Amino acid sequence: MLDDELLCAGWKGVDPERLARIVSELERGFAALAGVERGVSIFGSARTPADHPTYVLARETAACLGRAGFAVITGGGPGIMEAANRGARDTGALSIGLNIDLPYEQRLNDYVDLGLNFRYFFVRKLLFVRYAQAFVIFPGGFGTLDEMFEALTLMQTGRIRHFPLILVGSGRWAALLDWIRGDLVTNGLIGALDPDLIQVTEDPREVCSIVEAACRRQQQRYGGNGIADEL
Ligand SMILES: C/C(=C\CNc1ncnc2c1ncn2[C@@H]1O[C@H](COP(=O)(O)O)[C@@H](O)[C@H]1O)CO
Repeated sequence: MLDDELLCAGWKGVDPERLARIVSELERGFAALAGVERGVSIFGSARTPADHPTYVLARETAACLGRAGFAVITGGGPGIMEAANRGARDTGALSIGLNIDLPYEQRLNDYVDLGLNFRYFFVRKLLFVRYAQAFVIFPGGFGTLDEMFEALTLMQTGRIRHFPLILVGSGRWAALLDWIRGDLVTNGLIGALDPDLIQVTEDPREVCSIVEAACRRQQQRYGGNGIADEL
């Protein structure tokens, strides 16, 4: 037996229930989202209140994507997630919430039409990528930054191709972008062209046209959404 077969057999032996839960979450997610052909995952702070200008901008952006025929996929929680689901609902687009079970009370926001709950962050994160053509990101904290850098890593390593990653709210991202260009590029920690994976705008219509152009490229080159088989 090879080392990895031994390791795998041993692991299944000690943790079969966890493995079954993970597989079951994946199956449920794939089954529920199988019909989503055009989607955009929108990330952003769980703490942005409904009267904040960024909430309004997220709602408008999701509405614009909804009118262009995209399903909107979020974490299904409050703040920017709610704004994006609300914008999708405004236009009759499919509004999807992939919620995470947290130790404190956590429910889907009122604007989700197709909602799923997950125990595992990584299963949910796979679905954010698998059923999307693009990522649109509003200012946020650790959760948002985690989702953004995971997407960038997949782009940088070629696991997803021609996926736009659009940061909305240029003023709020300036310091991070300066650090990426100034420190990471200057010290050779990322390639000189890697910052070009990120686009920035304030304009919901520009978000839409970037996403639509990228979808056309994905379709022409890969006949789908540009996700490599390895993902
Ligand atoms: C902290 C609060 C609610 C937490 N509820 C969440 N529900 C669903 N998804 C969440 C939640 N918190 C974080 N996420 C995911 O991370 C991103 C936002 O994280 P951030 O740290 O606020 O930037 C978001 O895109 C979700 O996918 C307040 O009541």
